[in-house]
Parts: sequence; C-alpha cells; structure tokens
Amino acid sequence: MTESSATRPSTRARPSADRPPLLEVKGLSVRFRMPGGRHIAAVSDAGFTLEAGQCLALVGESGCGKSVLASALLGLLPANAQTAGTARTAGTELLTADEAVLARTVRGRLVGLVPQSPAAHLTPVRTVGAQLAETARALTGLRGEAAVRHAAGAAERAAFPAGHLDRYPHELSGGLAQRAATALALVGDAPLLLADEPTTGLDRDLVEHTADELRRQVDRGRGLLLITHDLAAAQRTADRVAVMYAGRIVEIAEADRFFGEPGPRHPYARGLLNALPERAFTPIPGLPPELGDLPAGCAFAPRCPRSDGRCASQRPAFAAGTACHHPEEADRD
Ligand SMILES: Nc1ncnc2c1ncn2[C@@H]1O[C@H](COP(=O)(O)OP(=O)(O)OP(=O)(O)O)[C@@H](O)[C@H]1O
Repeated sequence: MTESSATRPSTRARPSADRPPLLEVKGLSVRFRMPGGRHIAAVSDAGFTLEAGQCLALVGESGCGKSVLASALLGLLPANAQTAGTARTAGTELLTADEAVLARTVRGRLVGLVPQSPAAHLTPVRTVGAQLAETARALTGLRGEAAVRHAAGAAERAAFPAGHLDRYPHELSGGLAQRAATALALVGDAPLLLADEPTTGLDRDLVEHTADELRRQVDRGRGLLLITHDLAAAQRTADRVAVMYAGRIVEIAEADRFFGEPGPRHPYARGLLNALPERAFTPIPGLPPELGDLPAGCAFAPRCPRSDGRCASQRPAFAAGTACHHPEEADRD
C-alpha cells in the first residue's frame, strides 16, 4: 500500500437528509462482568452512522473491541455482557431486540455476516449449493427449484462460479471459500453487511480480491461495516474509517483524507499508519491498557508523543471527528 495507490476515489453515496442512515449507533457501550465484581469495558460510548452504498472500516489493534462491537450489533454477546446505548437499522433496535426478532428479522435478513474464517463458517459435509439453498429456504421461505435459483443468484452476486456449487468446502481454494461465505451473507438480500476480519490469514492477492468483491457489494447499494486490523484492506474498500483504541472510537474520517492528505488527526491513528512497512515502519511504543483497568484520562496518553497533564487526567470528548486534546490540525491541507 502506498499513500497514492489504492485509496478509493470520492465517488460515494452521500447521506440524505430525508432518510435515516442505514445503521445508526449512538453511545454504544459493552461491559463484561467478571468474577470478583470486576468489569471489562470492551466498548465505551461508540457512535457512528453508515449509509447505503457506503463502507465504514472499523480499524484498531487486536483487543481494542472491534469484534465485541460487531457481536453487539448481531445480538451475539455472551451472557456476562451488559450493553448500553442504541444501534438502529431499518427501524429495528438491535441492542434490545429479543432473540426471536434477531433470529427471524435481523441475522441474514437485515444484516448479513461475512465471517472471519469461511472454512469454519461453512458446513464441511454439505456442498456449497446445498448450504446456499438451505439458507435461502430458511431466510426467504422459497421452496424447491425457486430456492435453488435464489441460491444460485446469491452465488453469482458473490462471483462464486456456478460450476462449483456441487463442491464441498474442502474442495475449494481459499478465495472460493471466501466467495462462498460472502454468497451465504447475500442470500437474504440484507441491506447491511458486516464483515469481521474477512481478510485474516489470506495472502496479499486474496486480500485484494476479497476487498474488491466486498466493495462491489457496496457499489451495488449495500452498506458495509468492515472490521479489520488490515489497513491496506480498509484503504482499498472503505469510504470512511473509524479508529478504535481501548474500546473507544478516537477518530472518524473520510478514507481519502485519512490515508492521503492531510492524514489522521488523532496521534494513535497517525501512529497506526506510521507503523506500516510501506510508511515509516515505526511501531507505537508501549502497549494498550488493560480494559479492566482504564486510566481516568485519555487511554492513549501513556504512549502519546503529544500528551500533557490534561491528557492524563481528563478524558477528551469526541468532537470534530476525533477524541483528542491535541489533535493534528485539520487545516493543514
Ligand atoms: N466474554 C468475554 N468476557 C470478558 N472479556 C471479553 C469477552 N469477550 C471479549 N472480551 C474482551 O474484550 C476485549 C475486546 O475484544 P475484541 O475481540 O472485540 O477485540 P478486537 O479488537 O476484535 O481484537 P481481535 O482483532 O484480536 O479480535 C478484549 O480485551 C477481550 O479480552
């Protein structure tokens, strides 16, 4: 990845004032209750919107809360989780929906999940075609040939070759397994796709291929929340980037401004980019804090080259796209 290469051009669907966003998340917090009365603040006060025809990449180091946030949206949190805030799509409040609503109207129908590990997601003993048709029957109510045709349509939209529908998952290459998993996510025609680390473990060619295929779904009008620590994949796919650190979103920016000029405003986001081999290849010193023992002020302060006493004692509010007392100036361009 270079600064000038794969950033998406600014030909994006713009939000409309007339309709609500496809996904609107406000004040989302997830805490895990632990033995001994301890708590882990995995996600704190996260907020963002996502429009149809747009991709928002949620990026950050391992353990910063990305997957927990995704699980909250799908109602897949474990029993020791407590949530606060709202997350709304198509008039449905995801955080308080009961399991029946999530199973009948949300998963697969409103939100299609593109999984991290297609091999683990696909049933090993059934052909791809059989799995797609079964999912079509469950999500659409179609039967017989109609379900098979619907399944074939989803496969086609995911660029999965019709001639391979009779294959078992172990007979597929990594790329085709990823397309099969994407096809499963598309069977219910969900307007919102949630891809959780879809490129983990793939070689670079396959990363680019997967990113481009996800982007095609966005260009066809779906919204995509792409959860990834792969900044190259984010650059290739996203219209906007949200950066998470220690459970908080610390910056949201247009992808072309984030990856190009003027660059990120939050020092952590800047550090993430500078750590890339294609850039300065300079790691951020230190480690993220324990989510069960977060500091009073900015969680990044102990690692931050711009921090001062205020950062250590006062948590910065999220304003003008970033949560930082000393952001890079926005008007450098
Ligand atoms: N059931 C649970 N109980 C307690 N803590 C949990 C539970 N599930 C996740 N966590 C904690 O929540 C934090 C955020 O985890 P999460 O998996 O969302 O991070 P991530 O950013 O997606 O990282 P990765 O890319 O490695 O998956 C981690 O510290 C994790 O240990």
